[in-house]
Amino acid sequence: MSGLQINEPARPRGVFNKARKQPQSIAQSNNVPNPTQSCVQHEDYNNTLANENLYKDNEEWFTEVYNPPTAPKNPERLINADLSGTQKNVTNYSHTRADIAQEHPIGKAAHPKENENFLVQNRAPKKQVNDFGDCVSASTQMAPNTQAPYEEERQPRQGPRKSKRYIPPRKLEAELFAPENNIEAGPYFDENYSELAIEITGGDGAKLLLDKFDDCKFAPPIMKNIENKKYGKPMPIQQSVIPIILGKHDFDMMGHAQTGSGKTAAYLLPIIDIIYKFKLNTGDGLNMDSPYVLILSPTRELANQLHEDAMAFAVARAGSEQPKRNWNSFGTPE
Ligand SMILES: Nc1ncnc2c1ncn2[C@@H]1O[C@H](COP(=O)(O)OP(=O)(O)OP(=O)(O)O)[C@@H](O)[C@H]1O
Repeated sequence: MSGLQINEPARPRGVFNKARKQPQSIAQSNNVPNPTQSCVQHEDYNNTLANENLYKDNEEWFTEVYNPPTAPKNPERLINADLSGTQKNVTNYSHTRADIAQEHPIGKAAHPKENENFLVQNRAPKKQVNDFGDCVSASTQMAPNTQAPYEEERQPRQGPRKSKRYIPPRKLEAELFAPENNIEAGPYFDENYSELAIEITGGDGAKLLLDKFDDCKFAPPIMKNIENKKYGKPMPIQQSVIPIILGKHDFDMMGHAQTGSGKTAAYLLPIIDIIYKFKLNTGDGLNMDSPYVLILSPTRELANQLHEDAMAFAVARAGSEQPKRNWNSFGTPE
């Protein structure tokens, strides 16, 4: 047999590592003018599993294939060139034609350098487990001078994205403030947190502290939501941060307070208030494609919690009284 093609009649298409119950990678042939013909596609993983019983009688064959003669140079980049027929099965661990040729005489014979159309293509399912226990993801490799055929073969993705974007569900006011949510003031707020010392450094030197939420002049729906959240008086971090954000000063602000001491409301409330009034003042002239604010959080759980809080502060009952137009940035009607 001149070219090394997969022609083993008894062997099912697709290669299966019996010990690990994992399908293995690809097989190669050579002297093929078209790269699409030069690779033997791996069976779909599910099909391979479904055909598992076909492998039962081939234990010896599998043992040969998956006991490689030499340790791989790059075990994490595993590509199997499975050669059959008169030659024994060989597992090749290289990922370029040059590597394959150098590491295995059979590989060299199978992939002479003058074969311009050689293509190593790995179409294994998402994950492979090689004989060394590494997990490697499928990848596609090719010789450097095969750019054009490779590009031809690559097809743009059809259909929708596979990864799903998570969009938290919208909630109505009744859901956000439902009795079963047990909404109550943060624990120990009155006894401990409200007496904490506040330190403000930098900025313009102003040290305005709010005594009560009424002083914020938040829009009526926001005040209503604060009430629904059972917030009595602003916590120290809120007392100091809210005026700074509402003042829209020309400097950045960093707030720092103990966990559970009301930081979330300290920035969400003034931000939502500013957006609310901005929307009222600008009417239809909004760019609906752009976000008004970007809040980053280190975990999805915290992001969900922030989203929930933001919805609760921002929700306005349908038909609720619309605030008057032309509020200034600090909430004072002009
Ligand atoms: N002024 C307030 N009065 C009463 N309860 C409040 C007040 N501000 C916030 N809370 C409540 O206190 C609890 C803790 O607040 P929050 O989660 O905002 O604190 P945090 O400092 O952001 O916490 P973390 O550091 O864990 O993110 C929440 O249930 C919140 O609704």
